[in-house]
Amino acid sequence: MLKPTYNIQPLPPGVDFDTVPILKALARANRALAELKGRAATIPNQSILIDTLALQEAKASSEIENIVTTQDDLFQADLFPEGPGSAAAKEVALYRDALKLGYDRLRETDGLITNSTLIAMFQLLKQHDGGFRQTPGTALKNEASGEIVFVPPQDAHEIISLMGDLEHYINAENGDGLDPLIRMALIHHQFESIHPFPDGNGRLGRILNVLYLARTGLLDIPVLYLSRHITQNKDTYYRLLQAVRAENAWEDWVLFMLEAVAETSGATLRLVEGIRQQMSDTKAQLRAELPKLYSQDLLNNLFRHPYTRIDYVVQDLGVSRQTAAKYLDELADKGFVEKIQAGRNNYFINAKLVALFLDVAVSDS
Ligand SMILES: Nc1ncnc2c1ncn2[C@@H]1O[C@H](COP(=O)(O)OP(=O)(O)OP(=O)(O)O)[C@@H](O)[C@H]1O
Repeated sequence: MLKPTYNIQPLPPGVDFDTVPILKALARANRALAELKGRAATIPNQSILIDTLALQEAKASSEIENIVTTQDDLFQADLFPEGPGSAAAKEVALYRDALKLGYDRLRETDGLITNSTLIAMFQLLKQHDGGFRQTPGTALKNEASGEIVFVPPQDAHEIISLMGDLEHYINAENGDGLDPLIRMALIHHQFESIHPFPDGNGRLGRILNVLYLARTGLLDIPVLYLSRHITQNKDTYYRLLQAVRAENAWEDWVLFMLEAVAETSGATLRLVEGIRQQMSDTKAQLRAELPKLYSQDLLNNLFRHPYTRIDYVVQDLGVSRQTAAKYLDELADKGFVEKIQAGRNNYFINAKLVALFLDVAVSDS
């Protein structure tokens, strides 16, 4: 039987986090995050932001697992969930659904992040009935050499007990005096060390980060996603996860996560500002060029679904298919959307919005 390579200790670790580098990094990360929170609040319809950014996060997070999809595949899978689509895009869509489920549960439970929520997200992500690992045999290997780098707890009872402690730490009302961003970094590390599920631990641990930010009020809605930063610094991420276990290097780990928050907040701020600006420009243009068509619901539709279709307009506006088709054709004629003819499955792309996602992803890399 595999022998665990790390003796997981309860949080918080007995380490002094009041060091100059951490205090500086905390100030920077908290400032960037507060700016993002403020800007996100200026978007008129918050659910648009949640939907569009969750899909972008799903794409970035799944890339760490080598599930790579193009924006086009992604939006098409979202548009025609019943269609053949690529397997990767479907898995990405499941990640997005798991994230939204976690956020819904957070709101329903007045801010709790429970193990039952984590298990429900796992079941949705992996389309699986199971829960925490029951059988031994899990070990993390170096992708290139195949050598075992880390053996998490093997015993099912120990996993349940460690996850019980973690659930308690996450939801404790009286904090331990640490800044919530430091706690987020500790929680992510602990979750990855326990490695409670047979699969999907990386992705679920990344969702846990944003849920925790929403739980602690650092964000009102889940819009800050660290996955792109983690993919771009994957080797450092793995090395530092491991260095905590080997050398108790908590400070370096926390600094890495704070840097991820500061950097990612900046990129997300640009995206949110871009969306806000585009919505306001499109609104003015629609009112001027297609005043009879303009409605806030139509505008929201074009931004909630960067690729839209007649059915979505029917649903969102409560109009007939014929009217929805006429609206979309007029929008295409005036250049608000690009019409893609695909037989009975015509669809319409908000090309400027899609370009914005690409731009921010590129300038961020
Ligand atoms: N020493 C380590 N080396 C690599 N990953 C580690 C290590 N320790 C913990 N991990 C975590 O394990 C995760 C991978 O676990 P798992 O394969 O269950 O998750 P996944 O979501 O399917 O994968 P991925 O994170 O690659 O998307 C990594 O993302 C990382 O957070």
